[in-house]
Amino acid sequence: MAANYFAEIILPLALPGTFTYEISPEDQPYLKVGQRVSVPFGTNKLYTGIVHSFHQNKPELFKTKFIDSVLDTEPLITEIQIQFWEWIAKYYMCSLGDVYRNAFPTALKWESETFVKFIGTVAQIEENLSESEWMVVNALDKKGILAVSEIAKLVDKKSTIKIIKSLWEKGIIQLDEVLKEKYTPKVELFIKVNPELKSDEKFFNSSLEKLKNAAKQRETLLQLIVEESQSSKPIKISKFIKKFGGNHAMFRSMEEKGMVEIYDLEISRIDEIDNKTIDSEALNFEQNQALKTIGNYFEEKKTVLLHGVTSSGKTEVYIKLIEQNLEEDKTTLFLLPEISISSQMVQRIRKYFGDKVGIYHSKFNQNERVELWNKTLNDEYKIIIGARSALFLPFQNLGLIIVDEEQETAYKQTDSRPYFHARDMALVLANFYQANVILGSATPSLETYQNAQTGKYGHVQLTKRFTDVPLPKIELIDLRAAMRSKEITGDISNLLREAIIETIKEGKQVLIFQNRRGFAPVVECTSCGHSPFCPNCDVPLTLHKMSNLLKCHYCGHSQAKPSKCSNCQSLELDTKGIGTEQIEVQLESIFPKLKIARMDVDAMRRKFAYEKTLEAFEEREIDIIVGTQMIAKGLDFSNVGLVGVIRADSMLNFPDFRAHEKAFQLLTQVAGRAGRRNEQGKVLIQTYNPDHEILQNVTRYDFEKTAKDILYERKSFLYPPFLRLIQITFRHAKKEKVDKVSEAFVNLLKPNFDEKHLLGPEEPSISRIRNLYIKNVLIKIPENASPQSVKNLIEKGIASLYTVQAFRSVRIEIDVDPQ
Ligand SMILES: Nc1ncnc2c1ncn2[C@@H]1O[C@H](COP(=O)(O)OP(=O)(O)OP(=O)(O)O)[C@@H](O)[C@H]1O
Ligand SMILES: [Zn+2]
Repeated sequence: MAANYFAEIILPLALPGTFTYEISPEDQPYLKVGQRVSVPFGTNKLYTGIVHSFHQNKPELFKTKFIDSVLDTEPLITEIQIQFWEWIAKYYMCSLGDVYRNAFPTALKWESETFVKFIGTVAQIEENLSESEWMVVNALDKKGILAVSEIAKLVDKKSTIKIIKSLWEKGIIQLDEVLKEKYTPKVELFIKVNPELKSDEKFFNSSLEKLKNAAKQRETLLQLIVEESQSSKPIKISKFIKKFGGNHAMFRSMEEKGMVEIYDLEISRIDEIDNKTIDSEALNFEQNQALKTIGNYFEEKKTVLLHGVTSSGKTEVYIKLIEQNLEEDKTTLFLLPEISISSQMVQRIRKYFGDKVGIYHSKFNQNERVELWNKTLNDEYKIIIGARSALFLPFQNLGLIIVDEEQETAYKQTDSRPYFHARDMALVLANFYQANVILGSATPSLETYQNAQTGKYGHVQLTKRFTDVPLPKIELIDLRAAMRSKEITGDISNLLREAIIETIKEGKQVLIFQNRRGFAPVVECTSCGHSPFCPNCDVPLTLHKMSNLLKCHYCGHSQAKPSKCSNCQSLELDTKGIGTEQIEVQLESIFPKLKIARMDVDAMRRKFAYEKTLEAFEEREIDIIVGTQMIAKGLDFSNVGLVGVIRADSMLNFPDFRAHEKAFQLLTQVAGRAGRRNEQGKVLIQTYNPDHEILQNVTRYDFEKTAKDILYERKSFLYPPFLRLIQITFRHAKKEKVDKVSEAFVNLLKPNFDEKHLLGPEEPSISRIRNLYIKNVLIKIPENASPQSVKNLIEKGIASLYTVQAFRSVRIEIDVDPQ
């Protein structure tokens, strides 16, 4: 008798391991690792799972169920991906299902809780639908939206997911999600002569004949033909009119006669259309040296830090590396911290590589994600640009990963498991493919810098700006002195104000940085000192003046601004601290004639506000942008003469061991937006602590000294990069419970650690968020201990806590390498 066959299946669950299912004899010949299957789970759930492996060991403790159906003929996941997922699950101490849930497009993994909706009308559907497909369509037509679990009641439960998949592939149903609209960049009208007119002499002659009495049109037609023969560029109507006269009505009339065609084109795509793509720039001497050194490093080490000052032309070096990788017919993954604020970078890459580039964008809907997934699987894109989630695409022949701005904290996922760091995982992924990695930054993270110092990574530097302009001159403005001598209006010192006036006079633009949004972070009663706090979180509410609301930036709670103190009824309410909104208001009153825009998450929430603001700034329709760190990152504008920082102090005093490192990085980044092309730019940083070490280092661009000082402290106080951290967070609505469970956890671990390596339980600076009290325990993995053994101890500890029934309601999250 032939043995039974079993498959281990990955399911989107927070439970450890894979799940065993039996394979029916009919399915056996077709089933492959990486294919999707639909399976029943528990009493009535359905899931889409991924085949992980096969075996013949009949489980002894439970009765296995059969796989309901096989959903694909070919795998959608590569074997490397499965190994990569396992690696992540183990390293970040989460389940394989957590990784699967996060890594795989939703529209490919239907499950009981998924909602689908009907698009179109029954009458439109001419497709050959099976009887059960018809039943689903009819039900959806009546209800609009149904959960997969509801559909399972209408049809044969076993084939539910198969039916849904088939309807989805036919474009009849869609995942019910908030539809994401795509940005349409500015379009311009273009004109071309009907190609037939040019090739068909008869048509040509008859056209001229027709225009006998329309001299201007006749002249224009001939002029157009000449223009087209002289340039391959599309002809912009507005430009043509400027040069040769005429008007739109005339062109329309010629179009009606079939002589010309009028069409529109996105401005940003014009370069692509013109000979498709353009050649990359020739590198300057320093860039060339860097490129060569990188090439040499790649022979022996797989990872290189490209450490270049702002505007040194790192991107152009990346582009050469992509070209080289392309010559070997290999794929490049280009990672960016936040794709939604990287339109400038994406356009630059597109300009060179055109349709070889695929973009994985958070603004894309689920159908588009699936399309990108499939095209990656079929090796149709040679360059993929994306944020951290792009790491999970099914690459075929990955040769190079570029991690731009590798120091960015946005690379760390913090909102859902796995809490992975994309820069670190890029190295792991590259290892599976034997691919090279470039970590690029003007101010590398100390982890990366240390690895470059010790020779683990190659280290290549670019020390000069591409055009050889000196780096911007950075000066500190002492706010204490300005206050004393009253040389300040609101939060804008006279020095900063004069510099703005000067810059605008020179026809340049200004960026003003304030790392806090809203109007004021604290509203305070002047008689009793009371401040309104969030009812759900342990934080004061931020005043947003435009909307006249008090908002919590942690849970989203908002309420009307009170007119009197809720504690003492006094009418005298004051505000403390400043946000971008307030700076915008102040600037508007100082400079009523200037055009001022704000760039922060609030202002950018409006549809396409980000793209519109960038375009307007580029077109010089805006004089000053006030913004949060959104304006610090990667923007490449040619005309910024001045960058002002309103207050550097809060960044330096943040309760986090990385505060100084981050402050240095952010200030250097934001300073780097000034004077990028021709003339040296200027940067003014206002502060109450002009003597602060870090600020002094910033003015001198002294990365080495900053790194050396901070690394010395990190070593003495046992922090990364000298050892790794694991943070365990306990959350519960009852404070006593959090206290008790976190205390019990520490007691369980105590025998294995000294007090230098086991810290807490401690209240974080915000000790309650969304009505849950929080306590943290921090473990520093001792240098001589194996990280895995420490992880095992943590897991054992949590498991034994959870044997106590009363403790199970406490939410415990593990964050490996917290940021
Ligand atoms: N070899 C080159 N030829 C022509 N232009 C170049 C070259 N290298 C750089 N540039 C131009 O110089 C400017 C700055 O370069 P780039 O944006 O690549 O610098 P970066 O090092 O990535 O800067 P940042 O770290 O501040 O983002 C860009 O406008 C770029 O087009
Ligand atoms: Zn809140």
